[in-house]
Amino acid sequence: MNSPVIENLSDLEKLAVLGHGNGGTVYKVRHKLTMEVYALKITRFGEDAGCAAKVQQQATHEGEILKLVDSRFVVRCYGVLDSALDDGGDMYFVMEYMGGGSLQDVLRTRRRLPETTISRVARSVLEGLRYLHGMQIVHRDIKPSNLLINGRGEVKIADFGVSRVVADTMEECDSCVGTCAYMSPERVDPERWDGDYSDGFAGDVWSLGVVVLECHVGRFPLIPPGQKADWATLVFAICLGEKMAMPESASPEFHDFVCRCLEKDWRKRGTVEELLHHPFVTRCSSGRLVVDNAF
Ligand SMILES: Nc1ncnc2c1ncn2[C@@H]1O[C@H](COP(=O)(O)OP(=O)(O)OP(=O)(O)O)[C@@H](O)[C@H]1O
Repeated sequence: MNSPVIENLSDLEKLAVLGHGNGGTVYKVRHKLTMEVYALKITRFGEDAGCAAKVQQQATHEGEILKLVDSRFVVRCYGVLDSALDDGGDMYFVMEYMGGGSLQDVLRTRRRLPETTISRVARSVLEGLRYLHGMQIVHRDIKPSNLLINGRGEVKIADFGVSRVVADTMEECDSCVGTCAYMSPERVDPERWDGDYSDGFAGDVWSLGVVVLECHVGRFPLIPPGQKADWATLVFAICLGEKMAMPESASPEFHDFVCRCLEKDWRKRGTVEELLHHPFVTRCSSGRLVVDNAF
């Protein structure tokens, strides 16, 4: 689809609520003139002035990055409507509509996915990361709810709320941003794992490793079932835990792929380029993305 410019909220008609996130609500909308369907993400700035400023800064940052991105492995943004910013109001992102929902939705209903499907998910995410990293963008929040599926079963990376352009200066609380369950050891405990020297790209690979393993195991894989996923438990599991919930039925290729992603030392971890050539990824059929019975 060519990139239409959407400048007015009044051009859009709300059709349904697609979901809620930490920052706001996502609606299915239709452009009144073209009848094209989009997802409209509304980020609210909240009552608390300090918090609102932070969310506003994050949303503005998300908008700036989104406008630069044009890849078939990354959810497109067709407009950022920020006219309400002066009033400290909401911010609107007009996004490509991904009718298949998120990978999290798929895992909720199917629990486990076959390796062929996981392999295709991994490949799409790696292609998306190759594109983003090539633009010096670290995503920093790769997780199942940020991997969206369109009507053709294609998986794309979404949500740049906490990503950053590498050249940007890091904020003081930088290592706390994002979803800690999928965070790499060097982000969770930079002192122990030399995180201050990492450019962040390897952190996205770690997160992909957790997602891939979760798709096979059918639950968050770094802590035993039934254990509460509080901060301390997660930090221990991510930074020190030796045992991975590797399923017995996993193929040697899957096993090796996950181990390359979940290497605790970011300097030794697999790179996006290396993993795109990994047998677990190359064995999935070429050309098409994720199109099988799973989605
Ligand atoms: N472009 C889109 N097309 C279709 N559905 C979408 C789209 N973007 C988001 N959604 C749906 O809306 C839900 C909320 O998305 P949102 O990005 O606000 O939060 P999240 O990623 O789920 O959580 P968090 O705020 O913690 O990152 C998603 O889980 C997904 O189901």
